[in-house]
Amino acid sequence: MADASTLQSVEAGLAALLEHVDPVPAETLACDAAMNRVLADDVPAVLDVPPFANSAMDGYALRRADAGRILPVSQRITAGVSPEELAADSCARIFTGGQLPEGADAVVMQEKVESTAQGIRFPDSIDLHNNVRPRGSDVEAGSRLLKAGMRLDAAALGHLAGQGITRIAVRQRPRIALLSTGNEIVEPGQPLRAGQIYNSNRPMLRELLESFGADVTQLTSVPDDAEGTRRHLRKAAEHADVVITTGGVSVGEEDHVKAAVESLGQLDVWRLALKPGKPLALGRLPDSRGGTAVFVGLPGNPVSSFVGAWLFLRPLMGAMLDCPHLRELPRIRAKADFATRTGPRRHYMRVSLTFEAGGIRAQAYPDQNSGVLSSCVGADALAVIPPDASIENGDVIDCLWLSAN
Ligand SMILES: Nc1nc2c(c(=O)[nH]1)N[C@H]1C(S)=C(S)[C@@H](COP(=O)(O)OP(=O)(O)OC[C@H]3O[C@@H](n4cnc5c(N)ncnc54)[C@H](O)[C@@H]3O)O[C@H]1N2
Ligand code: MOO
Repeated sequence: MADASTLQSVEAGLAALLEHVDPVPAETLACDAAMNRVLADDVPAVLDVPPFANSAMDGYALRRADAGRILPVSQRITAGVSPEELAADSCARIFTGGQLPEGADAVVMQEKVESTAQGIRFPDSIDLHNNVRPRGSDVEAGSRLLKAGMRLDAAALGHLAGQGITRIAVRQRPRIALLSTGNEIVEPGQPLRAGQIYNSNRPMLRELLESFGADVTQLTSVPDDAEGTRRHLRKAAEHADVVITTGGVSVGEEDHVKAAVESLGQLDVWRLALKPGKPLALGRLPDSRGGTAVFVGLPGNPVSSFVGAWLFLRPLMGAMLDCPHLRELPRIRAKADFATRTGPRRHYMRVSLTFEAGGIRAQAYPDQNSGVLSSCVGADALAVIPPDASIENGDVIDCLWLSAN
């Protein structure tokens, strides 16, 4: 039996997984279809934003040197029109977004002026560029608008539109084959016979993977037999960048995944010093064209699959998409609202976080066994509890923040 000293660390397992991974190629998409996609290249700004100096308020544009005077209104500037140069000894009625006329260098909001029979009376003191949004104050043409490796969010799509950009180069989504092993596993919608359970890993992992930027293109059920396991793995590697299995990686005679990977390709890592998820397996599977698919064998227990997905599949997608944000989970410190002792493996406890005036507190679901998926529902973080540790209520613990984005 493997004792903890012979198990590899999570860090070593992850390093081995990422060692042979290259970023996937880019594709060009309509911006409308690019939400959450990862930018393949830096995007340079082609325009100044705003493209012309304009007013931040509804009010009056003037020469600041005319502060304290009463000035007649010589023109009316609505948003979208090109104004004339501001005539001497006059002001211009201007609306928010209206282009500042040549000659004007300040805008006073309408609430701060007085309308008289002779014209508009301005306050005595007006700051230079008061309420003026200078050309290029948001974005300067030629600067970097967005950085390669960022995941496009709503604001970034707005920023692209502000440049008139309609198409953008993003990373293709890594193609994933998700294989569920286990004779006992049936799909929701099918009748459940004695000894069977529904497949909870499949929808959970599919959603997690898609949220990490992947495209889950194959969903396959694999029976517990050696030849069937090999056949399905071989087929999955033909069409996928990553082949993921659940179950069948432990030590029982019905666990065929590890042997199948060893015979078809290469098993780089098996068994890690983490709880849950010890029998996790990592390797590579060849395809018939001389390429290789990455292999990740997650343990069947749903909690082990959940934790394995966050610790290994998310950084894997980060490497394939060349996206630093996905490569590392943010860490947050919290006070434990529980007490626990760990054995020889590092424990990743599922916790929910509350943000209080006194600090952040972490509550753990009372049953942290690897078959108890209730412990993952609504979990905000994985509390990282070192091996052979004793945690008391109120101790500060390190957490990987799952709901940070
Ligand atoms: N003698 C030993 N037995 C076990 C060891 C060990 O070291 N020695 N390790 C245990 C640990 S830790 C884990 S984790 C599990 C992992 O085993 P497998 O990856 O081979 O998973 P299975 O045996 O196929 O399944 C485990 C458990 O999970 C249920 N399961 C599987 N797939 C799904 C699914 N898609 N949806 C819902 N539930 C699923 C399955 O029915 C089992 O109950 O091995 C321990 N045993
Ligand atoms: O390491 Mo296995 O995932 O619980 O209990």
